[in-house]
Amino acid sequence: MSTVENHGENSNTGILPINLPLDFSSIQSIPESHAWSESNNDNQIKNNGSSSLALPIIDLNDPNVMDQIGHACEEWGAFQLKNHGIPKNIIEKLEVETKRLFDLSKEQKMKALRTLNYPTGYGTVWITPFFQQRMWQEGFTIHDSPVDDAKKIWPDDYQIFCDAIKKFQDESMLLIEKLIHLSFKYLGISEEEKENWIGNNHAGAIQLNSYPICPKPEKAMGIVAHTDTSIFTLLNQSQVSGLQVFKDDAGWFTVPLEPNTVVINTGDVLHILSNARFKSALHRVTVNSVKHRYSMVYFYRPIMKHVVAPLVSNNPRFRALTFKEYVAMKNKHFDKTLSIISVKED
Ligand SMILES: C=C1C[C@]23C[C@@]1(O)CC[C@H]2[C@@]12CCC[C@@](C)(C(=O)O1)[C@H]2[C@@H]3C(=O)O
Ligand SMILES: O=C(O)CCC(=O)C(=O)O
Ligand SMILES: [Fe+2]
Repeated sequence: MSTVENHGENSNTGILPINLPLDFSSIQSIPESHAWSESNNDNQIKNNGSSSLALPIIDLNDPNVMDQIGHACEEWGAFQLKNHGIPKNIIEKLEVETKRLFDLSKEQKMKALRTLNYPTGYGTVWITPFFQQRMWQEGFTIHDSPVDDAKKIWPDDYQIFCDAIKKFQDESMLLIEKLIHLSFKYLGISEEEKENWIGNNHAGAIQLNSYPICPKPEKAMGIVAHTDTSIFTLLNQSQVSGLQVFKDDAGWFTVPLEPNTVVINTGDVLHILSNARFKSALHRVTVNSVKHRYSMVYFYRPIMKHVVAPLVSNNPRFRALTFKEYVAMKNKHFDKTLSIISVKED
């Protein structure tokens, strides 16, 4: 029997609502709605062979850490970071809670189903409507506090989950503020300006991702290629690899599992602030047929009213706009947004 079947769900007509993930617990084969064509899901990866190119691994305690971060952001828009200072037990507790959440029944998770208007809770990733095919993924999104959504799922037992989230949120925020400090210094941005982008002028969001075992991984997509709407994003890919980063002129690179490291990537906002000197990393997620994969992601973003514009050149490549306007444009134009706000050269 073919492992690609049509289960009567048509992602265009929306039999499976756009915000609702597939019930992966009852799936033995890939429905047509989740099968991607080879061209969308090219598995050509570059670091399986002899190539010496690899995503940088940076030690936060290295005396040259500022230059290393600057170069990595220019070349890749991403790096792996060791000696990052987030205690191991905080990451482990978050992994346990993430698994506890996604292991619940579909009915239980749907109690916190995110709606189309309000982006927190259980559901598909918000870029889902841009594609005909669905992704092999379920997510849980947290803006500010997880308490309201966690109470819907575990009315009497939400605190352990919320504590795990809060600790990861606080540690990630502090770490990213160090990275902002280093990267702004590298770019020659003043201390005063830096203060505009941290502390009360920032907002944090968390995305927990689950990528169940897939019967035909070469036909499926965990999360399709995208850039993040953040200043920096911090990611723990737990115990199973699957994240890939695109490098110009070289192709897709799988980010290997490195013990005790977190993955950091530059988002669209820092790409704009740096006047395109730093890349906004294009990345995607593949799935596999052996292990269920989970990831935990923290997005460091400006508050909505903050004005985003290049800080480093008198020849700006992007027009100024509020972060709220940027998010609204990305909701409409997705990967075209950066080019729409770019200033045309005469
Ligand atoms: C803070 C956010 C970034 C994000 C949109 C969100 O409001 C919450 C989820 C994030 C995520 C995770 C998966 C990929 C992504 C593009 C998506 O669809 O939802 C990102 C969003 C983003 O960075 O734009
Ligand atoms: O699961 C991963 O490794 C990446 C997830 C991701 O890119 C995201 O949540 O924005
Ligand atoms: Fe991402």
